[in-house]
Parts: sequence; C-alpha cells; structure tokens
Amino acid sequence: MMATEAVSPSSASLLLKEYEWRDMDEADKESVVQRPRIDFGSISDIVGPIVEDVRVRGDEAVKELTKKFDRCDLEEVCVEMSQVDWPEGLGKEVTDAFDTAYENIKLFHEAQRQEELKVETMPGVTCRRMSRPIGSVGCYVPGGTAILPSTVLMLALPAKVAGCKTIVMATPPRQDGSISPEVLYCAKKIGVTHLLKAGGAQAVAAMAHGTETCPKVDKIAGPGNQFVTAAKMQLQNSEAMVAIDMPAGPSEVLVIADGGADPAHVAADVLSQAEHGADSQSVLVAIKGVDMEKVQEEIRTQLAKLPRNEAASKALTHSFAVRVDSLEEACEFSNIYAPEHLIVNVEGAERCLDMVENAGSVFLGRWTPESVGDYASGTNHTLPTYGYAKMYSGVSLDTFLKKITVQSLSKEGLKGLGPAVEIMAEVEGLEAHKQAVTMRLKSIHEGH
Ligand SMILES: NC(=O)c1ccc[n+]([C@@H]2O[C@H](COP(=O)([O-])OP(=O)(O)OC[C@H]3O[C@@H](n4cnc5c(N)ncnc54)[C@H](O)[C@@H]3O)[C@@H](O)[C@H]2O)c1
Ligand SMILES: N[C@H](CO)Cc1c[nH]c[nH+]1
Ligand SMILES: [Zn+2]
Repeated sequence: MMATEAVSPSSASLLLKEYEWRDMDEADKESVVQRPRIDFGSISDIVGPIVEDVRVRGDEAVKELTKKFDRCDLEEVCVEMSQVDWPEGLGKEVTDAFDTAYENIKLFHEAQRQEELKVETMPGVTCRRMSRPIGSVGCYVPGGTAILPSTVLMLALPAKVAGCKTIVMATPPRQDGSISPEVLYCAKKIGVTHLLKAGGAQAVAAMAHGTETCPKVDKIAGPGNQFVTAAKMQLQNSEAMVAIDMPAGPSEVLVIADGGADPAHVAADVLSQAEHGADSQSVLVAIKGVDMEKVQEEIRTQLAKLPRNEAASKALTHSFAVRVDSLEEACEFSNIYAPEHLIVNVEGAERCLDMVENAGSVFLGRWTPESVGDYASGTNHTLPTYGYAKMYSGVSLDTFLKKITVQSLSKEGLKGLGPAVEIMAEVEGLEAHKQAVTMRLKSIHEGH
C-alpha cells in the first residue's frame, strides 16, 4: 500500500498521509485501521503494583502516588461533596453555557428511561423486565492534560438521572490540591456525593476497593489515559467485584466529506480530536471531488495557530486520509475502522445512516461539528475507542442501571409450560429441577 506523500516537503510531517481506497486490498484495509499500538504489557506492569498498593494501604498509598505522579501533597483523599463549597468567581457566561449543556444532557438521558416490559409468553406465563439503579458508582473525570468539566456532566448526570445513591467523582488535583472550579460547579449542580482528589490507576483502585475515606463502588465509568484504562480493565477481572463501562481511551474521529464540504470545516473537525493528545487519531475519508490540497493547506494553517499545537501535530503523524469514489465506499471503510465519532459532512447525509454499522456517535450534515456532542447537544461523549465500537455502546442511562427480570405463572400457566420443563430437566439429568415442577403439577391435579 502506498501513501501519497505530503505536498510540501518542509512541513510534510504535519500533514495527513493519503491512501487510495481502490489500491488497497483486504489486508491493506485491515492494517490501515489498526490504532497506534499500545504496549498493554508494560502498562499493566506499572498499573498492577499501583492497584495492589492502594488495595493494601488505602488512603496512604493514594497520597504517596498523587505526590509522585501529580506532584501534589494531598491533605484529604476523598471528601463528601456536602463539605465542598460552591466555587466562586465563575462568570455568568460560563455557568450559563454549562447550564445549557446540563439541561440538554438531562433531557436526552431522561428520555432513555424505558417502560417496564411485560409479555405473556404463553397463556398464564408472564415475563417482565424492570430497571433499578446501581447503588454506588464511580465517575472518572480525566484531568492530566486538560480539565474536562464536560465529562462530569456526561457521567455523573446520567448516574443521577438513573437514581444512583452514591456517586463518587474522581479527578486529578492541581499541584496545590485544588480542583478546577468548573468541575466543582458541574459536580455540585448534579449532586455528586463524594469527591476523590486523585487521578490515574490509583483513583480507579481507590474506587474499586474502597479506602478509609472513599466508598467502594459497584461500577466505574469514564474515559482516561492508558493507565486509567488498564486499571479499569484489570480491576473488572479481579476480586474487587467491580464493573466498568467500556474501554474509552484516546479520542478519535473519522470525517466523511464530499466535494461540497468546506475544506476549512473539514480541517477544523480533523484537528478538534487531534488536539486531545498525542495518542489521538483523526481519519478523513474524502469522497471524489474533495480538494485535498485545500484541506491539507487548511490543516497546516489552523494547526499553526492552535495552543495545543504540539499534541495535535503528534496525533497527526498517525492520522491519515483515504480517497474513495462514493458514500457507499466511505461507509464501508468507516465500518471497518469503527470510529468513536463519525462525522458525515456530505450532501444528503441522512442516507448514510442506514449504512452505519459500527460507530460510537454520528454527527450528520454540514452543520454538525463533533464538538457539539462533546459538550452540549445532549448525547454522551464517553464513547468506545480503539475499534471497540464494534461491540460496545457509549455511556447512556443504561450504564447506571441493572435490568431485573420477573416471571409469574398461574396454575394454568404451569399446567401448560410444566411438561416441557420436566422433559428439559430430565435431558440435563437435573432431577430436583424436575421435581419442583412435578410436585406442583401434582398439587394442581389433586385440586389444591
Ligand atoms: N473516549 C472518551 O470518551 C474520552 C473523553 C474525554 C477524554 N478522553 C481521553 O482521555 C485521556 C485523558 O488523559 P490525561 O492524561 O489527560 O488524563 P487522565 O486523568 O486520564 O490521567 C492523568 C493521570 O495519569 C497518571 N499518570 C500520569 N503519568 C503516569 C505514569 N507515568 N505512571 C502512572 N500513572 C501516571 C497520573 O496519576 C495522572 O493523575 C485522553 O487520552 C483523551 O483523549 C477520552
Ligand atoms: N472528544 C472527547 C471524547 O473523545 C470528549 C471531550 C471533552 N471535552 C472535549 N471533548
Ligand atoms: Zn473532544
């Protein structure tokens, strides 16, 4: 497979590599969609001892690890939010923006509540399914390279809407031990119950095992860097008895554009996820008619002005563009890649939806930048990355609920269904199962 080399040699390394779909065989397609390799082995070697240390020594270990990785001397590890004051000094413009996002996210997640299911599968055999909130949940809000108050809204608000009683929010503290006022504002507004002032694997371990000050949680949700993700994955397979939402790692976007897409908009969308971190990835799928030179030029110009230029530039070195002939080909490629975010900037974008098989969240049409979903449209921004969109969904109300099934049979119901159950129990050699039915059928026949 040949990547078309960049146009300007002087800044070639800053531009997107280009591939031709028609020149790619199946193996090429599979190889180009591979994400930058994460060395899970060596990350697990780092994370394992951190998790064990926190399990054994609790708060003391969290304090030492926070000193080591975040250069912060913590006085208290986890505090009740009722003890934390509303932050001061936030401008009305800022609080209004977060309030708008809060309302939209609340509305969309409240609408995800489902009526209790009730189905009569046979006469007298009723099956139901009801939802109950998970009692105690942990929300990891990243904070290593950027503060992410929007992630507080995306995690703690659905947890609150679901009815979770204990909501622990973990986020790395600043060097002086404080937490960003915007993060606190969102947490207070939602009604988060506990604030864990720690990040990384130590925060995940503290929530999974519980410490002297941090309640043990039943489920941990939220994105994070490789240490956070590795800790979540290790702990869900441990004796900690904790569930996780999904592997939500470095941000990524796949933009499908046609000739009518404004190159400046396409470039801005590509850069919007690249700026998250050096390990982010942006992919452009350019349908015939896209002026790639203009897009590359826009990327170069806009990139130069970004405050997070360094991170975005590094992310672009493992980002790329694929040229295709049609929307059908674009969707075929996108489904193989399974992006966290899929932007469809084409004429009549709606017709693409039927072809979407694998994606965390879709942004349809010329006027739907991915940023609106990151912040305020109402959908959730905690989404599966790394190709996990093939089998995982993003965070939603369901993340914080358990589904409990119920069945109840009338005498008629048991008379109708019982014989089948008796036979199946016999096939499996489980006599006691059979007897539980046989005895009742006998009582029914005897008129009890
Ligand atoms: N998929 C999503 O939904 C989504 C949403 C938002 C952000 N993100 C991603 O989340 C990530 C956030 O990463 P971040 O680093 O900014 O914040 P983070 O909070 O995930 O990680 C910071 C913590 O990592 C720990 N750490 C740092 N270096 C370490 C080391 N050498 N050994 C052990 N621990 C170490 C520190 O304790 C620190 O507190 C980014 O990759 C971003 O793209 C994803
Ligand atoms: N794009 C990120 C998810 O991959 C979420 C985010 C938060 N703030 C801005 N963006
Ligand atoms: Zn983002």
